Amino acid sequence: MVFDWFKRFGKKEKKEEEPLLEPAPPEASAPQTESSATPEAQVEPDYMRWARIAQEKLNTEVAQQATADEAISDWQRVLYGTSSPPAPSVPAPAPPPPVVEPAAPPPPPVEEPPAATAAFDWQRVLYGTPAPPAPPVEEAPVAEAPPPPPVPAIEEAPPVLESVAAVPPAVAEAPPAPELPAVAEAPVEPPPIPESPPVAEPPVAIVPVEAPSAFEGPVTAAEPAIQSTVEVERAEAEPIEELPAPAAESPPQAVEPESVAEPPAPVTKTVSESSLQPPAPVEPPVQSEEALPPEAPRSPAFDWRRFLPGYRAAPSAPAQPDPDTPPVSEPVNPVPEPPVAQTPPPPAEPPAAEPLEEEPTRAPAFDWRRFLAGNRSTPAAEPPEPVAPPAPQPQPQPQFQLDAGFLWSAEVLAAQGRRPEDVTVEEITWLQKLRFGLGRTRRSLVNNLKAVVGRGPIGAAELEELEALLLQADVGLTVSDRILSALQERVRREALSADQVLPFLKSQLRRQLELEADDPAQFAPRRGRLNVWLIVGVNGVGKTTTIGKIAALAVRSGYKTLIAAGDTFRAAAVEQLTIWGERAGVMVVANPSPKADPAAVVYDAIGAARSRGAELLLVDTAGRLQNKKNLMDELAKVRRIIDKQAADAHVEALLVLDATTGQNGLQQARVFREVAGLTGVIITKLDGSAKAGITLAIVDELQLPIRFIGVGEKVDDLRPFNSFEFIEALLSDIDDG
Ligand SMILES: Nc1nc2c(ncn2[C@@H]2O[C@H](COP(=O)(O)OP(=O)(O)OP(=O)(O)O)[C@@H](O)[C@H]2O)c(=O)[nH]1
Repeated sequence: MVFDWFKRFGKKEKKEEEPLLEPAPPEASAPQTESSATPEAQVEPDYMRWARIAQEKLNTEVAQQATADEAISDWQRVLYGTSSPPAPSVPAPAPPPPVVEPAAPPPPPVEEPPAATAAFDWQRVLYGTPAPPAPPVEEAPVAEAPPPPPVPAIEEAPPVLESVAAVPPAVAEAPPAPELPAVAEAPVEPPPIPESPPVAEPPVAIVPVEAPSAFEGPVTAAEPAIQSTVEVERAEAEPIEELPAPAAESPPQAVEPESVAEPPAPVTKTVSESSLQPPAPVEPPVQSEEALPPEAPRSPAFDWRRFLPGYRAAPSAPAQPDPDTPPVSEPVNPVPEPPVAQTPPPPAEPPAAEPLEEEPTRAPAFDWRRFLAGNRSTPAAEPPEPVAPPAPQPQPQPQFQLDAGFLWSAEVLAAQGRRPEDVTVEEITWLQKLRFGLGRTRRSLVNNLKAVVGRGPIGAAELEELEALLLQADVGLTVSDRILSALQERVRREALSADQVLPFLKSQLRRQLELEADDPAQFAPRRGRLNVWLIVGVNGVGKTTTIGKIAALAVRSGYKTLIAAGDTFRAAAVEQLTIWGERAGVMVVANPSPKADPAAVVYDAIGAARSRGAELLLVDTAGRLQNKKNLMDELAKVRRIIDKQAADAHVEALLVLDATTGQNGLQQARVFREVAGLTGVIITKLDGSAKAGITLAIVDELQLPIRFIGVGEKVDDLRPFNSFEFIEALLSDIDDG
């Protein structure tokens, strides 16, 4: 759906002196809402109806977009009109309801996921997948099976990837705990993969990008890293944990050392089903009772290996030693007898002496909770709790609520004669942005204005105070005087109530922004022919950014657009512009050679625009101080090239002014007007200024219309200027907090 923002230039709202947003009579006020709390926010009876229709229309629009799998969050499509690749990870949302994508769905049965997925699922295991089919929770040793807190799995995914990349160093840093020799060595063996990069090979700058290969390659590439990570964690955890009481009595087990040293190969395949089980109901697999001597049941230690990627629990019935995972299947035994008192079976093979002594502290030591975000403590004994079912998914909220902000936006549109059926999501969204962006000026202006106006009849003292406030907002002396003279005249004719003064001031302010001679419709780029917009201004006011935003807006509005990178002075400008162009899907004509002649670039760009049938050519120029003659001469040359090469085009020269520079911008404007033949102004950074009143001074002093305003750095933070909306936003009495 294309929304033509430039059509807004076609509407010249000639408002009468009567304010459009007069407060409604008390009996007419609509159902009580937030906005009806104050007299001025009361709405006319049919206005609420208007707002409801608009809300319904917009929410339907949003829902339709969501169901079409083109959610509004798809910024590429919404902002640029381009289609982005289908998002595979977004589950098709249920029927109509909107936006919010459902929370994590119940994990499907896992079957041999690819490496990267395995890594992710491994995390999910720790964060709350359904209970494993294995042993009952009651039988689990209490101290080892705390319930995993409900941590969002997605947020934890990055750490996994990071840890993968950091495995080798982590291994190296693992404290060589004397009691864990085998553990410390084990991880060292597998890492051949990350180590392998040809460090000594030719200076290929991409060499360090070894890590990604672990993800894209076969499963075996990624898993060892994860495996190693776990090993490291284990090594860190072991000395910290304490064994259950019998640990000291337990005869040494040959099992654990082997398991620690077990080769990573089997582990690296995929995340097995068992490994995807949540850790909470930890339980040794019920399996090898027969194979194990009943008198030597191993302590029902938490079998942390189950969480290792690729680890598969041995089948329960026959205790066949799995050649791949010998140590795992042997030792386990969940005999229902008092878990703590049980002792592990005698080692099947003569274990190495050293690790055996440490064995007791190792088996239950792996604290999987360490993987949980923010969990630093390891409570000794927490009662096992069943894994909490996933929290009920929040009901999708409508995109637009009938809150004060929405009502204000709808009211502003309605007051301009818009029909609720025609209102668009973008317009409502922009009005919210605009009001929010002007917050700094508004906060310092509105309350004071209201305080003065609400005091009673407007006299000389009040007029003086009002003038001070307007000057403080950088409205300028001339404009202030003009506005207050009109107010004085009006008050002289008739007594204005406090509620009437503010609307009157609004109408006067709005008038100052509208030039008699200006016809906005003439500014809108013509379709089917070339329009050239030359963008000029001093350094850092936001020219390049503004061009990027306008390009996106133009594409969104259905114009074939091209950009000329005429700022050859600042090298990064071309790069910056290229990025904006890529985002908007707009070609950028640039000359990469340093100190290229900007006039030549513009010449080429005009040719390219013609050959491609572009309708709008945006020309960036280098920032320059207005007192640098050579640079200003260069700009004049660019303008001449445009006039000559695009004589049939509709040309606009737009000065970008930074609102935070206040009255200084006026001096800049005067010089640029002579050199570039200015036809309009774009004001940026209104969001960073408490003096948005400069907008009025600019129009008055330069007699140039404002064409766009910017209230932020993002692509959709710039829109065509609308005096009515601007003043309403500036003097809105809604508090944004
Ligand atoms: N807050 C805010 N920042 C803005 C706005 N417009 C632009 N900026 C920021 O202003 C800074 C300068 O923007 P540029 O586009 O590089 O300015 P420029 O005029 O091209 O700079 P030169 O090429 O040096 O002349 C960037 O950080 C922009 O993100 C705006 O409306 N609001």
